[in-house]
Amino acid sequence: MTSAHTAGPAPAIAIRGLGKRFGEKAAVNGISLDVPAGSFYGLVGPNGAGKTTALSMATGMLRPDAGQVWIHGRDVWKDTLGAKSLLGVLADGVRLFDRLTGRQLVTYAGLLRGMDTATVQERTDDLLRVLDLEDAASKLVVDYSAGMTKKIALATALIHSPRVLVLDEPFEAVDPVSAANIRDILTDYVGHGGTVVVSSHVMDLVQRMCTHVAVIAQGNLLASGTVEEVRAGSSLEDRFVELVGGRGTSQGLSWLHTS
Ligand SMILES: Nc1ncnc2c1ncn2[C@@H]1O[C@H](COP(=O)(O)OP(=O)(O)OP(=O)(O)O)[C@@H](O)[C@H]1O
Repeated sequence: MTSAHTAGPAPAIAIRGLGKRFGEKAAVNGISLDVPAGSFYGLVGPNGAGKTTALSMATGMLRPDAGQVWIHGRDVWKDTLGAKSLLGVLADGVRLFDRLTGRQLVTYAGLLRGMDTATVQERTDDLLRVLDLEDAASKLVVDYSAGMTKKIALATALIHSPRVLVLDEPFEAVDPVSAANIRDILTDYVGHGGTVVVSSHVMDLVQRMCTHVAVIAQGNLLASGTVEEVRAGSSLEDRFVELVGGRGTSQGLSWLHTS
């Protein structure tokens, strides 16, 4: 590994100088970040901040213009298979094989990871149960609701018991009971040595659930560290608004007043 880490255990994810432009737009502007092994890391930022772009590059789905990423010391773009073998990814907006049933999709994900059929079957049953998808197991994924689709995609990220989970907005569109179940699964996973990165817009959730947080806006890293360090005595939401700005722009829509 040629990142800044030469001593001690490698971070679960090490990001150095990561950058991506889309035409004139710098979506991610030279971000460097360490995600410690065993941490529950929240990634927050306004719409269009570059979260999805950064996570896509960190997980080997989008080639960066600049920078490097290592997963437990394996270079994502030089040892892509090695790095990806350690990862479970819930990507935002990526098409699933939605002409499969939920059960088929999760089974397919497990078999693709080289797991034996009996283990895949056992884990698929477990995942369908805890994610409350048993009744929908034989339905085509194309006919799933948004929340059900999110949950079945999460199941495909978990089936091979990866060392690192990268989840882009895992709670979006998910009902409160399922969200609580997913939180329990992830907390238990971290408690037993896994590392989780989640992007989320729900500050309260990140504050309660995560050990660490990074705030990005306009492709730049504004703050990172433990949740306590970043919120610095405020709520994470207040600190986010302070860092990112943008409050008050909704004033001036007097035409929206109906009385
Ligand atoms: N394929 C693309 N082509 C052109 N521009 C893109 C592309 N993907 C992202 N962008 C732009 O890059 C910027 C960052 O987008 P990104 O999706 O990474 O933000 P985000 O933080 O995930 O936003 P959100 O919270 O709304 O999901 C935005 O300005 C977006 O319009």
